[in-house]
Amino acid sequence: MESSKSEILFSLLTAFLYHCFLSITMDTLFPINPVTPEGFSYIPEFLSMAEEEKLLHEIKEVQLHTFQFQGYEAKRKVKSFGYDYNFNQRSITKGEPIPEGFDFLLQKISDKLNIDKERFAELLVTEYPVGSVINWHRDAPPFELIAGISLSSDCTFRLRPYDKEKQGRKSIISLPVKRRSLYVIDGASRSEWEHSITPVKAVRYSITLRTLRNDAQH
Ligand SMILES: O=C(O)CCC(=O)C(=O)O
Ligand SMILES: [Fe+2]
Repeated sequence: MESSKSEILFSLLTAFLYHCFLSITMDTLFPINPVTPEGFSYIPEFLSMAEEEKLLHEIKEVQLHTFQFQGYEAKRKVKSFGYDYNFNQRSITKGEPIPEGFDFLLQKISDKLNIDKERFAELLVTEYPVGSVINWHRDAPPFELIAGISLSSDCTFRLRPYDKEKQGRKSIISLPVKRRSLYVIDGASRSEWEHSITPVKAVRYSITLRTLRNDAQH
């Protein structure tokens, strides 16, 4: 009798300690919900594998060119459809229409975000060769909401306050952004934060959709 009582006590204690161990390691090793700025959202597995395939197939048809900014050539390659922002002239111009093959994606994202699909004024395709990055930036002022799709490989997406006085190593939020996911940058994460991507380990493609601000000149 005595021994079964102590056995019960012992198993209760073991279960309790195991529970403590799990909650500590889960909290520290696997942050399930990293705190992100207001307006930022992340949806893993937004696309099926078949949809990812379809988009990669569509991207093969796109003529990409290296991104140039004020005489500096980045390693990543891009192609913009719809309204494009010219960094040198600091204005937007209407370019080629968004190819129909991307239509299902625009529909799927606008359904998810509950916005009219016609509001997506730009679709940008980007290819990141191994080791390439996108440096800290805020997207061009005429654009409002940004929706980002990741294809082919995962990346580390970072956010930090735009205000230099609020910046520091501790203010950087690093998020694992997986292939086939969707992220949305709106609200404060759009206006008060900037973002970047660390060197990619395998070739990555992204599709960035942007809406125009109501007061944008076009
Ligand atoms: O590749 C991405 O997901 C980010 C692209 C981006 O930030 C941009 O083009 O402004
Ligand atoms: Fe961006």
